[in-house]
Amino acid sequence: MSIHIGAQKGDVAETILLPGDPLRAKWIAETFFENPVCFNNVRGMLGYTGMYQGKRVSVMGTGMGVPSISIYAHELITQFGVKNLIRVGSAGSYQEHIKIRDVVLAMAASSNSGINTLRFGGADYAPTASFELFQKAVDAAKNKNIAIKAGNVFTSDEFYTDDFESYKKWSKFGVLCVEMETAGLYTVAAKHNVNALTICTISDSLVTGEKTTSKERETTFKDMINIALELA
Ligand SMILES: Nc1nc(Cl)c2ncn([C@@H]3O[C@H](CO)[C@@H](O)[C@H]3O)c2n1
Repeated sequence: MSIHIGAQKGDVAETILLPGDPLRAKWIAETFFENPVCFNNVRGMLGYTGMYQGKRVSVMGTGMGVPSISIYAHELITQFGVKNLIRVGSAGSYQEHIKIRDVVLAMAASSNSGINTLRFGGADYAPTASFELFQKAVDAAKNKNIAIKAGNVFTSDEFYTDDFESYKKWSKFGVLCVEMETAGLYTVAAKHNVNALTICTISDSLVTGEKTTSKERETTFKDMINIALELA
């Protein structure tokens, strides 16, 4: 039992999928796992462990933002022995060629979060994906004939920004999309020498203003989950 996860050591698999929304974790467990068992409902942050094609795997919500995912990642790694943390989430496109429903692998994460600025005394730390998980994800996507894109993503501390045009600077420097967790996840994983990867599905575009419906989010989400589960 940790402060925020009401489970026993051994209840969580070495590989865990991490959607932001706990109800998405429930949907993944019920849709893809054999014999899913719920190991956490503290604060409603549902977590499940089950079998997928003979492999033991877990899934748990993280909430939104760097502070929330950092708490869960820290406890999953240090108190439940998780070695592979795979964020599966939605993101907003910053590029014309990054379309709604595209699947994007985060090679690295830029951020406006102050956590690493404080931690590294103003020097720029570069939160980076696990090469092992990244390579496996690229291979899995190829084997499944799922198109993917990969690059730098932006982890923002805000969803409702005062300066809507601010994304254009990040876009000019090649950032593919915006979300709110990856920089935190990659930093905590690196601190504890374990593997992390973010796989995003583009749910909206700041370039075109397009948004997917919640139904579209659910169906397009499957490609991302099918790739993530191959990493177990
Ligand atoms: N800032 C921000 N902006 C856009 Cl356009 C987003 N599209 C999806 N997300 C993700 O979805 C949640 C916000 O709806 C966050 O967890 C974030 O990671 C986004 N977060």
